[in-house]
This record gives sequence, C-alpha cells and structure tokens, in this order.
Amino acid sequence: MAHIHDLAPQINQYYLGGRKQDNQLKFPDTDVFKGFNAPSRIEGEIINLEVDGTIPADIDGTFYRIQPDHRYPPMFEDDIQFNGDGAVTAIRIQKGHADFKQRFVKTDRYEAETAERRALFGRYRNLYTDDELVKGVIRTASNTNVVFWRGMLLAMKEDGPPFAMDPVTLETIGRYDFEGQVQSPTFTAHPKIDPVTGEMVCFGYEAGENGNDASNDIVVYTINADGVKTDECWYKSPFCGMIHDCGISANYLVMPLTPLKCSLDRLKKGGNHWAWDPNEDQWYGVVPRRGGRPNDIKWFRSANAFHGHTAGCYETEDGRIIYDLTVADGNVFFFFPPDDMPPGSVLKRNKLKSETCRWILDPKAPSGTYVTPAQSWNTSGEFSRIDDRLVTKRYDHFWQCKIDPTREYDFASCGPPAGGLFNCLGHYTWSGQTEDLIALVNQLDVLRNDIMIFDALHLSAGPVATIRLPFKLKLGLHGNFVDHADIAEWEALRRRAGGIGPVKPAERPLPWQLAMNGTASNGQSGRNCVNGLSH
Ligand SMILES: C=Cc1ccc(O)c(OC)c1
Ligand SMILES: [Fe+2]
Repeated sequence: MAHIHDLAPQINQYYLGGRKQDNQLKFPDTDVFKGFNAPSRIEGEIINLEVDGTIPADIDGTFYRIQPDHRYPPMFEDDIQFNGDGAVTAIRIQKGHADFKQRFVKTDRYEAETAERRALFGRYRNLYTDDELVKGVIRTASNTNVVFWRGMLLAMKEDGPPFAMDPVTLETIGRYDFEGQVQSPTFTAHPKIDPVTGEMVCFGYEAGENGNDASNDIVVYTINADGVKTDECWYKSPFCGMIHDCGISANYLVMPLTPLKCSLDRLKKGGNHWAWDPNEDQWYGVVPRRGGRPNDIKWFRSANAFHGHTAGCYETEDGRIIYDLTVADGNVFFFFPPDDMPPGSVLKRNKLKSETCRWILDPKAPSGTYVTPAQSWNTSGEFSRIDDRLVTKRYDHFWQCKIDPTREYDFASCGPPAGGLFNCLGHYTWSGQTEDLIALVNQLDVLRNDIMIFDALHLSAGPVATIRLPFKLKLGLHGNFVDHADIAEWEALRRRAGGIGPVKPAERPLPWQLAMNGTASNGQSGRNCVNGLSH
C-alpha cells in the first residue's frame, strides 16, 4: 500500500527539471542535504560544554573553524556542498572550560538572499545562472577558511574577497580590502603568514575582471606586519585552473595549479565552473616573494594529479625549494567531471590514493622543467598541519587526517560517506620515526560532533579531553587556533586612544562593480543596494 509520503512528490514539485519552482523552504532530496550533511543553520552560543577528561588548564584561546551551510534551498537541485553559506564556529577554551559560538558570515550574498528569503545565486562560481536581482553583487559565500589577521578574523573563499569578523562576537564587520590596498576580484582561502617577518603572503587566481571569466591572471600580494602592502605583481598561468593552496619559503611562493579547468563558454551555457582534464599535467608556479616581475614566474610540471593541501615549505642551504603536500591520483572533485562525460552519467566518488609528496624545485631551473616527487608516503590522507611557527622553516613533524583501510567504514549505521573517508589522525615525521596513530571516534552514526584535544606527540594515548557538542555541525574545511593573548593585544591596540582604531571595512565597490556603471551594488561596508532594494 502506498504511504501518503510516497504521493508527496506529485503534490509538491519543489524542483522541476532540476530547478527550484517555489519559495518554500524545502531542501533537495540528495546526498548533499541528507544525514550528516543535512543543513544546520544554527546561530547561537552555549556557555560551558560537557567535557570528558580534563582540558589542560594552560590552554587559553579559541579554536575557529568554518563550514558551508546552505541557508536556503539552492536554485539548482544538484547543488554541491561548496556552494553553502559560510558559518564560523568558535570554541573558546579557558580555565579548563569550553564555550561554543556560531555565526554566519554576513556577506553581500547573505544580505541579498536574506532580503528575498530565498537563494538568488545559482551554480558554484557561475554568475550566468544567477537571479537578475543580484547582478553585480559579490557572489562569494566566504565558506572555506577563517584566518586571524591584525585583530580581525578573515572569512575566505577563493572566488571572492575576504570578509572581516570580530573574533570575540563573530559579528561581521564587512568586506575587507586591506584599507583599499587589495582590489582583486578573487583572493585565496589559504594566505600564509611568515612567523619570522609577520608578513601575509597571499594571491588571487582567475583574477581578471569580475573573477568569474576564466582568465589566466594571477595576482600575488605581500602585506607586512603593519598592514601595509609591500608587493603586488600580476602573472599569467598556462590555463585557468584551480590554485587552492600555496607554500612559502623564506624567499619564494609556490602555487600548485591543479588540472581542473574553467571555460567561459561552459559558464555561459550554465554549466560547471570546473571540468577535470585527465590529460593535463599538474603544475607548480614559483615566484619570488620580493620584487617579482610578471616574467619571473617559473612553472614546474609533473604527471596528471590532484593537489591537496600544503604540509610545509622551506629552502635548503643550496637554494632549492622543498615543497610538501598531499597529491591524489585522480579527480577528488567527482562533481566536476571531464567535459566529455556522457549526459546523465552518475557521478560517483572516485576511489583514490592521496599520498604526501615532497617536491624539490630548483628556482634556477628553466620554466617548464619536469619534476617527480623526491619522496612520498605510501598512505592516503589529507589536510596536513605543522606547527605554524615553522612555516618557511625546516620541520619534521606533521599531522593529517588519514584513511586507514584496515578499519571498516560502517555503511549500515553511517550512511554514504559525508565528505572524506577519514577515520584516523596520523602523526608523521620526515626523520623516519614510525607513525603514531589513533582512530578518531566517528560520530557519523549518531549525528553529533566532538572536539578532541590530544597531546600531539602522543596521539596513541588517546584524547586528553573530549568536548561534546549536543548537536552536529556541518562538514567544514579548515580551522585555526588563536591564542587569547593575540586577540587581547589587538583588541587593546584597536580600542586605545592613539591606537590604530577599529577594523575598517571596504569603502568603495570593487573595480569590476564600478565598471558596471553603478547599476547594481554600492558595496558600502559590505552592504548592498540591489536594484534599488536596499538593506
Ligand atoms: C579544497 C577545498 C575547496 C576548494 C574550493 C572551494 O570553493 C571550497 O569551498 C568550500 C573548498
Ligand atoms: Fe583548503
């Protein structure tokens, strides 16, 4: 006998031909919005979370992390997780206690959609699929990384400018253009901060015009510890591909260019921003950190592969660059298939190997030099981290999320894998000590999250404390711990008479917005005027 719910799709056609039909708040019936991936949309706080074990009394700081979390059902039924709105979680740890706070990043996108109470931006990084109402509005959802810089939190996504937030309240201050010094339409989610000089080295790729035009432009900036831009140089890439992360040594910036390609034609037809090219090499662009000129970029290439994240980067005594990152042997982003996929093909997660590779690049070698890894770890993992005080320096230890094939994934209770299949935290040392591993408690089955604190050199002893959240968050990409002394120091400097004053959000629209003849957005303080509809 048919259950009444089986008839519901005939009564309520939320999506017709894959497009949202109505203004009803009902999310698509796809894996992107189900189970552990179900939208959360929580803003709020909890004072004193439940804790198992003991939080070390000397920890005084905040663990920030960011997640994509769709606030409204997407315009397209087959939308992807990366297109969700950025929401920042803060776990403030002090005196053995932990508090939770979570807020959305109030981007221009957020404000425009809030005014209409529905999604107005279409496919991931394709403005040709947007509602007419948001022509000229900055599209970024600021959902990939959250970085502490000069007393502010910068929420970032590589398709647009960063948005500044207050690190204590998580209120959004507005779009941040480094006091007018950074005008590129795109900006990386992985800037690097040099612990020796205090500089931020950062870049934007696909940085031509509005940042959505498949351009080969790359811009590299250095902002010094006082917030002053000291370097800006524009380079060209061999094709418009994804440059997600980067590495810095004392004198160089390394940018891994992944063979996921953009095409303006495909964008105009309403298609995906990226298509995987299985016949293209992986490339590494190397530029000097100081005094670079457009012709100074050197490209190194190797066989087709997909870049993960940076572990470390430094120079040897003889001036060569060591660059360590995870590299997968196929298309991690299965939702961005090659252009020649037959229409209607089912997109499945690829079974991939993701090794950590060490590249040795000679900045004196000619551009175009082919390279192979000098060393690689025969394990699968991603999201490596090192002690951030060792950025630009020789390091030994790194930690990463790992896939341990000897531990079974329990499909029956966990459902289809949400995000990666990581089931371990791995501790590696280049000096060749054995790995020290532990299984993370996977809470996919009970739809809840824990925050675990480990002694980094003794993972196998288990967590010293497990902080329990009473609900699940969304799968996030990145997080960072900030010492409270840094937050307090900058707060005092910005508040004090004769200090540097509060964080100043962008005062002018971006150049591409101005070039649209002021028909759409004024971009004031991150607020918009959308076709006369102001909020
Ligand atoms: C590698 C992760 C990644 C790359 C590009 C993105 O837009 C993103 O959004 C959350 C995530
Ligand atoms: Fe990332």
